[in-house]
Amino acid sequence: MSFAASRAVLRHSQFAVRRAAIRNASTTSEVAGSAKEKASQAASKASEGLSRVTSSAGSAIIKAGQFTSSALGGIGGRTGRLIGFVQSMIPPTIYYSRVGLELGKIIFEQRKMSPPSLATFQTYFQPVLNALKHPGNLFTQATTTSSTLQPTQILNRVRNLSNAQLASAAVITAEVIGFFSVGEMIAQMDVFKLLSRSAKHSQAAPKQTLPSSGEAPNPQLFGRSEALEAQSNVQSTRKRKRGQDDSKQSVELPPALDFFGDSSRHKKGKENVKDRNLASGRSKESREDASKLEAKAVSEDTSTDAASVSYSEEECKRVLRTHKLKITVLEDYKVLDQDMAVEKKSKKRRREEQQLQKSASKKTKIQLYPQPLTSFGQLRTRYSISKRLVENIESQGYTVPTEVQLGGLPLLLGPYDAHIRDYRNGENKGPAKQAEVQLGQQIDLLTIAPTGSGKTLVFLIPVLNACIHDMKSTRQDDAHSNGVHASKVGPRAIIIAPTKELAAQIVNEGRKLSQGTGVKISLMKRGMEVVERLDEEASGDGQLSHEGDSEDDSDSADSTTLERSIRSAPRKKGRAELVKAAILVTTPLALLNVLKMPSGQIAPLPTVRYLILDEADVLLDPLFRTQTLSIWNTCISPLLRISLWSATMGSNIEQLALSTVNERRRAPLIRLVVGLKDTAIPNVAHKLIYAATEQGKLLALRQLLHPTSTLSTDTTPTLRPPFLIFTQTIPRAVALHAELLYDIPPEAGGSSRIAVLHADLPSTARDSVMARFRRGEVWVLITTDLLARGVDFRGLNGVVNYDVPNSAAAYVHRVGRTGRAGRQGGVAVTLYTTEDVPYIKNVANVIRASERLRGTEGAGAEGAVKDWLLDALPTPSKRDRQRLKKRGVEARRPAKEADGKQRAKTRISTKSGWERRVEHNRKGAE
Ligand SMILES: Nc1ncnc2c1ncn2[C@@H]1O[C@H](COP(=O)(O)OP(=O)(O)OP(=O)(O)O)[C@@H](O)[C@H]1O
Repeated sequence: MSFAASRAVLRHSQFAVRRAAIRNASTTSEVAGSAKEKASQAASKASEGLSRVTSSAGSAIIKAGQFTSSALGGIGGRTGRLIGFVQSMIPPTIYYSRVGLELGKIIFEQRKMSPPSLATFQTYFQPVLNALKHPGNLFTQATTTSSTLQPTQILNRVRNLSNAQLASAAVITAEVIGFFSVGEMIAQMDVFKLLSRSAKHSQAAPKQTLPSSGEAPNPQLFGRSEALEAQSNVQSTRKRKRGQDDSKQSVELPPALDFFGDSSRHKKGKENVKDRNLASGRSKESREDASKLEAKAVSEDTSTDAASVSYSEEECKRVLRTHKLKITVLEDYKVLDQDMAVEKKSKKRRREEQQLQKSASKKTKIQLYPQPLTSFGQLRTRYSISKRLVENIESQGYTVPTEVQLGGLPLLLGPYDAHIRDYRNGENKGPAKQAEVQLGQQIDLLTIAPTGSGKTLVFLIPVLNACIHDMKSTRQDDAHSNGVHASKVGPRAIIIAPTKELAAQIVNEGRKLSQGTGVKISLMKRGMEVVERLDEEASGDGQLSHEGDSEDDSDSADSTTLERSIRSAPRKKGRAELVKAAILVTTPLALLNVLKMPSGQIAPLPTVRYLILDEADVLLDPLFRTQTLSIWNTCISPLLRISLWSATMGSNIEQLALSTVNERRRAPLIRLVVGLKDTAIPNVAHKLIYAATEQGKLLALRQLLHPTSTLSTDTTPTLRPPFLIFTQTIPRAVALHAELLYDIPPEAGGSSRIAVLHADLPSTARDSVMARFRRGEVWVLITTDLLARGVDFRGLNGVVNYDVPNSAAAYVHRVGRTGRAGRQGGVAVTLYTTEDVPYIKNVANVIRASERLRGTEGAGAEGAVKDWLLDALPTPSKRDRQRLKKRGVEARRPAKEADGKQRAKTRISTKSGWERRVEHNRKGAE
């Protein structure tokens, strides 16, 4: 009796659990992979088999049990009791195995519990089915024939239940409730996710992630396609310890680079760190222990790294080429004594010599093959970087160095052994000329690397490390001298960026890396004092700037003398406190404003040893050129090292940098190029859309905002928020913002989801919009080229060029706001009208080059620029390009500068703001 009832209730509960499972299905996003499928098949087969056994054999077993029971009923004593016990255990055994099986099915078949077969269903529910078919019978039965269905009879039967029967009913009820609870718990726990952790993700149900957001499994852009090719080389090339015989060791690339090899050792190290973190995170009070453990893990990790290994020239070359790195010494450089001799020569003579050098440098190309940095652990073991700094790098989640980090950090952190090959007139003359070059910290560097490739880290790490060392040695000096901290006399490093937003971002990154090191990094703000000035100087004498020049020109003498004279100088009352930061990040104008003395001269910066120009091509462009060069010249320390960084660099800017460096003639200028120069990153999908008119552009943008309204057969990914919209001018950004304000439905946040950011906004408003966009509160941000460079929004899914960019470089930078650190899936849409046709070929060429890198080139299904389009577009002349760069598309210039006809074209909308508001309010009222 109890067994039959259990089964019936169990069948009911199957439906209930299944419903619960469906309800909770949304909580389980991950599905099991092939391993789980196999397990599921096995489980369902076993289940089917056992189901059959239990359902068909169940009744037989019971009958047999009853028969055996009556047959054996007469047996008494111990044997009889044993038989009785076994007999009583049969139904619960069948019942519990059934429960276990159903649970197994829930787990392994992802809650797809099979409903009972029709036959089984009929067995249990036939009376109910009959009653439903013929409800009249039920009534007749109840009132006339069947006495058992009469309420009084049912009540009597319940009253007459024995204690044992009541107990067994209670047990069954409890079991059923328990079974429900287990089902619910499984649904809530997301057991499948736990079980499928080690399994591959199912191909059938790909995980939906927003493009360009989330984790970047590998921040590198290049090298993966060549990995297979390199694999064959791995067999033949070898990793070599210094002084070791080449022929004895087979090559084993470090795990970070070894995309195709066994990286279990490295992974294990990382997992150790993670596990320890997890363990340590369990108790709050053990946080301190956790950091100690982590530090230990990092040091363990670095100690097991291939950090002490040096690679042969061939291996260095292979790694650098695989990652598309090219390092060139831009000219032959001279030692300091010769420099000084040059300086004494007349200006004319010097110019002639420079001309000669320029033509000679064209013919001479010296290629460098430094030891690549294949893991961040090598920073410590190979370059003795501050331990805390390395820990901070790792705690930011950086594990694999990007290409620019792989090549740039060794150049800046040396000294190291570089393999140099001398190519004269492009010919390889004989065997490689190997030389031990003590570079590192002794070079000036010009780096051209793709957007989002992590250049910030490359210039911050060496500078931070130098400041940490400086600080340590100054502390030791102070202990013996007058106790004045070096950073109090002026900054050690200055980083210049073209916009306040980028400068603030660099400070933010720097602060994360410098945590716990004691090095201060500050953003230049109005009212700050950067250098201590003497009273006479403040009154306009400008003595100090000449003092530096008149000093003996030996390397360290003048800067230290200057520092000493500044320290002892009387400080004028009422002046702002000196900036205490060792690293100062600024825009050119902000710094110059502070440095300008009443006489109009610029105060010198004798303490600055590192000058970093981020987005150097724009800083040396006519707009900022004078300001940037003034700051460069005011850094008078002979120890000054300069580095220039950008994703794009015209040859004229490169030449300007070279000649400015040459004037100082202290160190060789080395150029590091990653990938193809001036090309957009390959992991962004481009769309070039002809919209004919301004109205057409607005329509097209609205279709992008509401992609469901389009019946597109386009295979490229659709644009999804958050994204940036670029316009040519501030008034157009403001107008477009007003136009789109009501385009996002109120249910989705309405006008609060869309914002505008431009240079005319007050500083606090700019900061607030940036913060809201970074937090994800703003989905669509309309802006000008203010945000085109350097700014890093990790989860940005797309970029819309509402107005075409004014140069190919501007396109590269704008679209580079998405797809950062190797993330895939960003979309870049460019809308163009008939006015843009004369200039659009520049953009089309960049798209074509980027697609070539990506492998979706040409008239094929996915290429954004078809061959016929490229052929049809006119090539803009040099003059046109220059005019475009300077003024943008004429038709879109502010209305006051344009004539009456153009005026209509400059407007984004044909309706006034007032009309739009009325329309919106009316819609709201409906
Ligand atoms: N090794 C790394 N691993 C993972 N992410 C990294 C790594 N290095 C840098 N990043 C991340 O990559 C992103 C882009 O870095 P960064 O802003 O320095 O790029 P960039 O080369 O300066 O770009 P742009 O040319 O646009 O200024 C940042 O979010 C940074 O945190």
